[in-house]
Amino acid sequence: MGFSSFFSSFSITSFFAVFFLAIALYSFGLVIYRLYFHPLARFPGPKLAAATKWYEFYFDVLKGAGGQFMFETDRMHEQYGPIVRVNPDELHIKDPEFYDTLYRAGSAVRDKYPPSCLFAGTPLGVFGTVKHEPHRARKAPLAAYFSKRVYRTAEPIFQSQIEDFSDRLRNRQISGKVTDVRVDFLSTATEIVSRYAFGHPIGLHDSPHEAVDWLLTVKAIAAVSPFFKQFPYVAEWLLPCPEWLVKVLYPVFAPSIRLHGKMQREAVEACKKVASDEKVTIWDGTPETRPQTVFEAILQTNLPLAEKTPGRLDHDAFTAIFGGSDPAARTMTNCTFWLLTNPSVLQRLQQELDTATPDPSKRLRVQQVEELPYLNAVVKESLRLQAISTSRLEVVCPSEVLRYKDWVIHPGTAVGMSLRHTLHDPSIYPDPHAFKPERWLDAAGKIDVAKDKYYIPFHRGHRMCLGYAFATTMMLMTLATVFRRFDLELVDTIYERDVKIVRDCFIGETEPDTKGVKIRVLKERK
Ligand code: HEM
Repeated sequence: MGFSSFFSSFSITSFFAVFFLAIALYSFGLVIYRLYFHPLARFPGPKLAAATKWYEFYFDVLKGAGGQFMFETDRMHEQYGPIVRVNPDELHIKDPEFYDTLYRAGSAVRDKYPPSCLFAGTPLGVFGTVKHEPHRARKAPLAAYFSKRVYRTAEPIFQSQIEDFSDRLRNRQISGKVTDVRVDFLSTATEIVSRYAFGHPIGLHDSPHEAVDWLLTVKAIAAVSPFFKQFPYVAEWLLPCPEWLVKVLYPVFAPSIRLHGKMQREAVEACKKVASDEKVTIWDGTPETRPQTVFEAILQTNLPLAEKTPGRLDHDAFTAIFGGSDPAARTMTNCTFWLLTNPSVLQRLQQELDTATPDPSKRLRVQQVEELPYLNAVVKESLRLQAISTSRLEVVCPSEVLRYKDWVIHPGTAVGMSLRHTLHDPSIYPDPHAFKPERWLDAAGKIDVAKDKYYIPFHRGHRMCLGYAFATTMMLMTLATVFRRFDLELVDTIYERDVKIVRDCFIGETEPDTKGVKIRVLKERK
């Protein structure tokens, strides 16, 4: 039989039969490999999770409103112990004592596990960089730009935006209007980050409509995260598409495209401005010569030109505006809920604020709020209790062998840990789901720094949040001003619906039908 007659005798049905048989054989072989011959085969965990990633897909994308795999990993730990193989390629460890080993800083080399950072569609930015060395090079100028020494020079930005927020609360007291306080905290945090990092307002304070729209954008970006974690490269493919096409293909992703477009335009302008300067000075990291924008902070480095394209700058700007505003806004929103549902804590906080600032109309200084122990304890406790980053924060040690108890973890294995397992561990924080700021104080009523060993809401190691000090200052100043100046009341807010984290969207999210944390301003305090 000739070659062509062999193929002509092959019907289309037989072709598909062979094709599907090949796929079935390949899948069968892959499952056998993963269960019996894979380097992780001897680790405990459900066989189905070890056999296929569709197990995780089911929990994170199909079950309920999505983002449910975090609860399944909790169940796995209950059944199998502190180390579990949660999917074919990944281990998860629940043991606060191992945190500093896995996320060791200094000379330790840690890559990121690609799905845990590429889902955001920002592979050229600090957050999305997989490999250790380029990550360090990219992080250095941003870490300097967001360091306390440098942003202290921008104290008036913090003060003026908080003053705007305060004026809005004053107007609400007159009108009696009930509002979702997350919108206010989000627009305040976004305005502060935008004015500091981009050198201009973003316009949310002047337009209530835009502020609500921004909250919807933030929620939409979070909602698509579980899907993109399963298919991390799809975000990257979709980003260059025009917004109208994405609206047709995957409408929930359209707000991300719009935000990237905005950041790209900002980046192009910054590149033009820096290019038009006759002599570009390299920033020496001192506060006195602080670059006006985060773009300039990157452009005025010795990084190669390929690191200074608008496309690359957009990826860091996207993280700064999104990551810099929403987690802080959520923390302040939830803190408001906990304060208003714990009157004795609120009373102690207001006593401290009244003593420190007898005249409530005076603007607070950064140094002043940093020195108030109970206020600092309230913010720490809010960050601990909400443990907002629900991601498994997976890293890969490319060349180091890790040892956990009797287990040897070979180089190249993805290993993750979850912040909440430490922040809610009852042996470290007794009664871990109660709001108790006192737990951060020593016998003299000062912040007890010895208790920072397990304080990890901003993560640890090479990948620790670079905006942790900036965010803490922003929260201290905003909350101190609000609770010094106003008496607030909660309205129609239910913990289970409006505060409790029930979905892992990288950041923990509430029920999709949340009505927000709603408040009424009762009176101005004297
Ligand atoms: C309450 C507020 C905040 C919380 C709880 C928070 C938490 C975190 C956590 C847990 C990470 C680690 C993520 C990972 O490794 O996958 C992270 C990373 C990051 N955060 Fe924040 N963050 C906050 C505010 C901010 C602010 C204000 C900025 C900047 C304006 C910022 C910028 C970043 C960046 C750029 C990264 C990536 C760092 C890296 O990969 O090396 N964050 N943040």
